[in-house]
Amino acid sequence: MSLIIQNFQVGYGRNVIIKNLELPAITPGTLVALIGSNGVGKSTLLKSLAGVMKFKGEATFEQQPIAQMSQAKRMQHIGYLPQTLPQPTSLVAYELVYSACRAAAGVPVDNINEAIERVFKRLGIMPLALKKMSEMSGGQRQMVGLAQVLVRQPKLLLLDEPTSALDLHWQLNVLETIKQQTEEHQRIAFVASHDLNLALRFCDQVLVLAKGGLLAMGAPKNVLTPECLDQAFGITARIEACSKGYPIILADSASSSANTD
Ligand SMILES: Nc1ncnc2c1ncn2[C@@H]1O[C@H](COP(=O)(O)OP(=O)(O)OP(=O)(O)O)[C@@H](O)[C@H]1O
Repeated sequence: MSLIIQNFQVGYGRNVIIKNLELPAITPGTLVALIGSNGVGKSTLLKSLAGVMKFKGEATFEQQPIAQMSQAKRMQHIGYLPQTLPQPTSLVAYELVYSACRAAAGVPVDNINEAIERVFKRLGIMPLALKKMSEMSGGQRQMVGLAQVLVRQPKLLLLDEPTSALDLHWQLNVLETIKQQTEEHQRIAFVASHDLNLALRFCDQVLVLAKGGLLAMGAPKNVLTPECLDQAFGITARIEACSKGYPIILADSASSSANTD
């Protein structure tokens, strides 16, 4: 059930974004925070693992190369939430999530209503079920997008900034849901985020990308050092433990070594 990434390379034409990425095997039940500065390739990595973008090297999930999976198999096993919010169409939330179930064929037709109700209740968005997407706020559409992914119960979750449009209540709600689903159902989840403290509080592993590829990967307390944060983001920062024991990053200032072009 592990995810194996070895000798992995991806880019756009001649512009190689991630070179020779070698990760330790990622085992079921692991929530990975994917962090790094703007443009380092977080979305590119998630798109490649979702099978929507070609890559070189090995990316194998449950002993099957992702690049060789049929679209049906990918839809069944891999849940990808892109960075862009669902479109504000005239469909209501229920219809959108229903069509996601039908497209993936992972949920038997007789169980679709039950599956949709379960995910809407878990995410706390029952009041949105019959609301048109065009009449929702950005945050509400983001929650429906997440419901579209979670309803299929994929074993590998690839979530690109799933809380970017959400207020604090919904941010916590989403991370708690992802954490619970990852642990209870032994899934693997990647969550790309710029909210380092939110990601760190819930993640088991943190994968830090820098220009060209991997900067570090491991348990948050091992990986997130002031040096690593300076290299990754060009910031002077402290990592302190809060009264509940979570690591908290306090960014004091922008340093001169930003990892940008
Ligand atoms: N469709 C594309 N064609 C060509 N280059 C692209 C394309 N999409 C992204 N890029 C480039 O690939 C690099 C990585 O982009 P990506 O969106 O993966 O970064 P990111 O880490 O997700 O950034 P952000 O935090 O800003 O969302 C950037 O330099 C970007 O300019």
